[in-house]
Amino acid sequence: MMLDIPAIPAPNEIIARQARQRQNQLTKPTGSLGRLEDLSIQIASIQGKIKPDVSRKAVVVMAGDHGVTHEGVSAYPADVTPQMVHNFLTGGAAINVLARQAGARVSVVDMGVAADFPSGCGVIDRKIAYGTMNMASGPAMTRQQAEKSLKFGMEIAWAEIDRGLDLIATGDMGIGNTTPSSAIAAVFTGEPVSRVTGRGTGLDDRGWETKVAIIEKAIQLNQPDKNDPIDVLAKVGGFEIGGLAGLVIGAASRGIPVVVDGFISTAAALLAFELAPGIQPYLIAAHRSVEAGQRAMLDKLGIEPLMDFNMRLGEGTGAVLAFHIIEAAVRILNEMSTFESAGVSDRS
Ligand SMILES: Cc1cc2ncn([C@H]3O[C@H](COP(=O)(O)O)[C@@H](O)[C@H]3O)c2cc1C
Ligand SMILES: O=C(O)c1cccnc1
Repeated sequence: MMLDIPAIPAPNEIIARQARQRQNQLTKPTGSLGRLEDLSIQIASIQGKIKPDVSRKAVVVMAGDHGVTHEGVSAYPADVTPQMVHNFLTGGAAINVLARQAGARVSVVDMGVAADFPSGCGVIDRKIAYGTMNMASGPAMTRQQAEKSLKFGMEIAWAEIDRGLDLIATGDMGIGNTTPSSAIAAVFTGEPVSRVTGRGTGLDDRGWETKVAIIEKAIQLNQPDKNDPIDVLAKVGGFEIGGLAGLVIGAASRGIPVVVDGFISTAAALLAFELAPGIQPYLIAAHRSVEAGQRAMLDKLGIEPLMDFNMRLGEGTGAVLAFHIIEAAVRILNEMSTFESAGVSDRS
């Protein structure tokens, strides 16, 4: 299989200028709404509309299991992955609560969970395998599986867009997935593993040391080639991470802004960027994760998170929370009066 990376259109610069002009005519001191103004301009230029619309929102939660959990890299057992998928489908997880509040639909994708789900349960079945292989003893997956995960991700994005969509958020579920995310961060940023590895779901000091050693071993053993992002995904990645990278590329290729959640989603966005740098203007970083390794990846992507909420859950929770801020930004641009229409004096 040869993976086709679609062309990514550039956002509309003329609309960006017009939206900035409009922001400057609204009844407030120039620039006083700060990043809310920048966000509205970003959305306007992506949508090519001076009055953008973000009413149709979705979060795609991609799930996968990880062979590396056998090395003791997570505080929780791998069984939690399928159990949480069930929880997503019955509406009881944090992401369901936040998505209901934000008026966003939740799509749950099995990219490679090590359990079967009953047919008709609502999960979107794109299972590549029953979890990845253990990256501490060989590649996490084959190159073909890596390409498949990216392709599935793009197709999921396009299917979501066909259902009607203005804004998409990335979500992940997979016990152990902060381990491949840290490996991806180390490979692409060149930072030492210890600098980009955190405690995930809550490892103690000894657990953290094990995790760092396992990631170092996996990189040493597999020698991922940072100039070949598919090689990096195959050797030290995960099925849901590849799926989310594909989702980012698929959304950007059809002009849909992508709200990037926390650590795992940022690793997926970086992978997408390495494959298709044109996706960068489509990214909105939702929040600064507690996982320290996210910072180096955000720097590489050139994006700054909207919130710093001390969150470290994943599932798309931070991204869906950021929907409220994005909607606020768009409403300001669309609904505020201008100095002229409201009869307010502009600066002299
Ligand atoms: C109950 C529960 C719900 C979760 N929802 C997201 N995660 C998050 O934690 C996991 C990553 O952390 P680590 O690499 O340390 O395993 C992923 O599943 C991520 O989505 C959860 C974790 C747990 C335990
Ligand atoms: O930031 C995240 O997405 C995250 C951090 C720790 C564990 N799970 C998810």
